[in-house]
Amino acid sequence: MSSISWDRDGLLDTKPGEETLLKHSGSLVRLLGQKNVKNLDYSEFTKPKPIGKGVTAIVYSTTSRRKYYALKSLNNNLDMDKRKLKQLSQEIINLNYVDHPNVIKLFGISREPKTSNFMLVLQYANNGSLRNYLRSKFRNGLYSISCNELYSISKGIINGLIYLHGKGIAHRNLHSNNILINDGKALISDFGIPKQLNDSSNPGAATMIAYIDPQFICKKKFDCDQKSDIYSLGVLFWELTSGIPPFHNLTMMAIYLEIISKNNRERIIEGTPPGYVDLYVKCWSFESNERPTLEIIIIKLNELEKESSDIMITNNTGVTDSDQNMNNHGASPTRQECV
Ligand SMILES: Nc1ncnc2c1ncn2[C@@H]1O[C@H](COP(=O)(O)OP(=O)(O)OP(=O)(O)O)[C@@H](O)[C@H]1O
Repeated sequence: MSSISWDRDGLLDTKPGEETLLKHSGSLVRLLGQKNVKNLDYSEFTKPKPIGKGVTAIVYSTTSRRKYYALKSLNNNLDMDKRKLKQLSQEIINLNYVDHPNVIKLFGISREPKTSNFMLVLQYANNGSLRNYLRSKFRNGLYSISCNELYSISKGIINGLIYLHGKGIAHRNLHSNNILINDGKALISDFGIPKQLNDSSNPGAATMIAYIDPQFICKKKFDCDQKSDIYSLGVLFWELTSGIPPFHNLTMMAIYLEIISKNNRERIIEGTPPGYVDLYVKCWSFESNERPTLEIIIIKLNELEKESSDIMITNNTGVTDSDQNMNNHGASPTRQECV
């Protein structure tokens, strides 16, 4: 993988107060060009339609030569000191280099001429984020998913992660808005683009803490690693059986108390095959060495697929359709002590 030698590649020096993405997007485009990231002509795309909003970006769908694309327009005001700029460049170079059916594809970058907005040109996922996809499965307050689909999405995420980990890339920020669904298949996206997880302007930020390795929250010098991805995976597996984000109606502080102070996890959804529960409970262990490897998880999933793929899992934790639409899911689920 091509890496950046900062002095040789020479990005502009930044002055305090001027450290925004907008100031640097020109030099970023030049640098990425030197690293074989394609610079695509914005006029080739049809009028973009907004489809999603995250902490750092607005995402649009567009077409070019009858093919769909997603344009991820990074916020011009993103704070970009030299360190963050280097991190962002390296992540885009990483994204350009990966190629796997369960990892989002980067086709290149572009800049909107009027606003100079810096954009990533990405594979378009026609079912949107996993979170929205699961939400669309609710009918009259009842969520249901077949084990066949449960295992298929789980295996898609695992296969993407095995590939990324094999390349030495830990995702570090896995949650249901960073898994996209295309034709029902899981695509891992958004690995490593710098985030402000504690950004209170993002309404979804509070629940994101529920996916983060508790070791990262408890230990000062702990950096999230591949084992941290396994923790997030456990939470995602639970979410696939419930249809709702973990601790969805609690504040960030209340989630912190549940997970860190009490070592609690979400309640198990009745009717989930015990082998699948066993798997995700091990994944979300506090101790990282108690979490299974991806290879073990895939073996277990293959076994489960043989014995229980025709079962349906349902969940009606008092969630109404209007709660779903507001992304605010009503009744508080009961919780179980983590063993
Ligand atoms: N390639 C894509 N195809 C279809 N929809 C997408 C795509 N990329 C992102 N989206 C939609 O846009 C939303 C926001 O995108 P994304 O998560 O990448 O932004 P972000 O600023 O990096 O967010 P966050 O920091 O909250 O993870 C996603 O949750 C999803 O609904």
